[in-house]
Amino acid sequence: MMLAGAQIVDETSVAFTTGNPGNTGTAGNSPPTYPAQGSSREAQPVAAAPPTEQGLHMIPKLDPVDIHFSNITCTVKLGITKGSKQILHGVHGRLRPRQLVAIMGPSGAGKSTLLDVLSGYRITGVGGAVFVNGRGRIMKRFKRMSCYIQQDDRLQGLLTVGENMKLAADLKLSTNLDKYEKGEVIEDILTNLGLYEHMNTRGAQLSGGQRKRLSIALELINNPLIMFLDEPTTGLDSSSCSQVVQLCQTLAHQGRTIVCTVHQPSASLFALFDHVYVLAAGRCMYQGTTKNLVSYLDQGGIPCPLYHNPADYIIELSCGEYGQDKIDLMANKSENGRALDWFDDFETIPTMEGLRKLMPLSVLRETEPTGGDEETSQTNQLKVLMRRGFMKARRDATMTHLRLIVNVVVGIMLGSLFINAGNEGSRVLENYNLLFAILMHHMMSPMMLTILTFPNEMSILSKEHFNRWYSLGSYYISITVVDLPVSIVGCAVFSVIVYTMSSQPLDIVRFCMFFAISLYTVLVAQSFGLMIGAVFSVVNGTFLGPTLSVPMMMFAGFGVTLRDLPGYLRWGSYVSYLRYGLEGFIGAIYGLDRPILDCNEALYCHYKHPRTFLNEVAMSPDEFWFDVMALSIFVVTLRITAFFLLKWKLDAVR
Ligand SMILES: Nc1ncnc2c1ncn2[C@@H]1O[C@H](COP(=O)(O)OP(=O)(O)OP(=O)(O)O)[C@@H](O)[C@H]1O
Repeated sequence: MMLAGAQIVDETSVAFTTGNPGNTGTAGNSPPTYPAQGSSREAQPVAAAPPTEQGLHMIPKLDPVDIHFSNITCTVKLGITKGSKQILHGVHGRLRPRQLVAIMGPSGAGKSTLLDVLSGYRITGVGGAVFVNGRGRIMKRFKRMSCYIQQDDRLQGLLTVGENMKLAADLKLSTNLDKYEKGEVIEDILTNLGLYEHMNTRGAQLSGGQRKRLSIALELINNPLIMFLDEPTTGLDSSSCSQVVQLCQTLAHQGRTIVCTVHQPSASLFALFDHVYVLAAGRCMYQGTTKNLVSYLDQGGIPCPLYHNPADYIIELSCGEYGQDKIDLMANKSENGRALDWFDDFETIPTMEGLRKLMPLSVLRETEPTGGDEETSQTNQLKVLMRRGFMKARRDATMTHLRLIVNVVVGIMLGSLFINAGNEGSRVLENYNLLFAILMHHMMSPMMLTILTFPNEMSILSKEHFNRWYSLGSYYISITVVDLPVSIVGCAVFSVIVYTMSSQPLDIVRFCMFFAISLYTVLVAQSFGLMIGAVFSVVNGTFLGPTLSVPMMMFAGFGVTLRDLPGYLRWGSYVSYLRYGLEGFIGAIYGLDRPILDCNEALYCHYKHPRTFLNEVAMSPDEFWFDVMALSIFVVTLRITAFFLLKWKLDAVR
């Protein structure tokens, strides 16, 4: 029987071969490592790993790491008048290699915050130090060996599992690997994570557990040594929970350090973790092996009642259900995470000095990362991101299909409402209204679509960018390029419909001018939407977008002519891009020495001579190129500003 995934080689270029894993190249920055026959790697303990009970062929290339964190504090500012709040109170801890570590604690204890700090995601308001193998953490090196999987699965819902994996492999694996070698890596991961059969299922259609496993699969592609997972079991049924945790256990026992936050695990789930780190109100209550927890509680004089899940009991203690004194007792007993007495063989745990001796600097030199922050070049990132963007655009019901439909429908509606208004001298004011309505359409729909959809993209961008899939520059150029064809087609379709139905002058030059102004307006509005979407949430953006557009309309010269604007408000007409749009439209329709208009529908046509109308609205028909230049400056300035806002926002959330 052929598996579903095997049929999508052409569609996604994922190659599935039964070739020898040993063929996998090792060139490039960090290709996955397959153990050669008889290699010392085979001696490493590999636990039984559901769902396949084998574990990945891909084991970490680097030696396991020992992480030590000391006196970690984290303070957040609550606002100008509310002061600040300390979330973590100088906690210490040790994350031993090949261990699956659970960070547990009641809601609000600071678990996610600690994970954010340990993964390097949170940097603002953080104090203390993190050591890797006995030396201070160097963030660039640490990010190369770690990944962070946040709680909300940030996946490309429009792409299938296979496509998601293929694109991630193209971004995260060396370009020296060919598609067969990358295919082997993908096949190995998906098979072991029980996702191979769902190769052709779109991300949005996966179940919660499958989405979680896909999130892990995507990060496993470049074979990280340390994985941080925020609440990987939240929202899953007990079977999916234990599948995910068993998978994490297998990955840990292959030589990785895996740290997860968990809420309140069942006894069986709890037993799957090697180590547990319990937090309460930002202080450490216990740190040690899972099985030593009961004796720790016994020694502390707070024994776990018989038939009680120790995980539940320590959470109850940490919540303060048995009194604040118990919390203080545990924090003192664990020395806020400094004590290692409840680790297995704690006497043999190497000191910082011992770790440095085990891993001398000369050894580190050999593994020194070279090149940029990402695995592949900017050109490759751009190429892959554009491919991904076009795949998504083809399937995107909102950003592509709905947008095109709206252009057709609104075009027909406006065309019918202002039918034949373009040539008629008695309907010049109507035609002027039509031109303004067209501007409104070109302003509102791209701006609102961007404001509504970008925040979701932003969360995926934040995850992928933090995990070094690509640079912000490559991402930004790719979204700009990918959207251009849709904007051009939508605008062209709309322009043809409305231009012909309203009987504007049938002159190719005038039409091109009309189309150019339309497209520029769309691009400016979209960039404006991007600026808002990059910084604000959907709710705030939906309020701010139209609100900030009102002054643009007022200063466009439509209601109050540019001549009648009070001197102290004249600046407004220079910063309103709609003014240049309206002036450009006027230039296209009534400029170029347009002859006298027809006067078939009335006895008297006040605006029979276009000059009369132009004088009245105080607009020059000869400013077309100036308007184009002004709109170009708007596009470039807003795009650049949106880029820096995006960059700022990505850093600010950390
Ligand atoms: N940026 C912030 N501003 C204000 N308070 C914050 C901020 N981030 C976290 N907190 C507060 O810090 C505390 C710890 O938050 P954190 O998300 O780390 O808890 P948690 O243990 O992961 O909780 P849960 O299990 O419910 O997710 C909470 O009281 C939370 O409200």
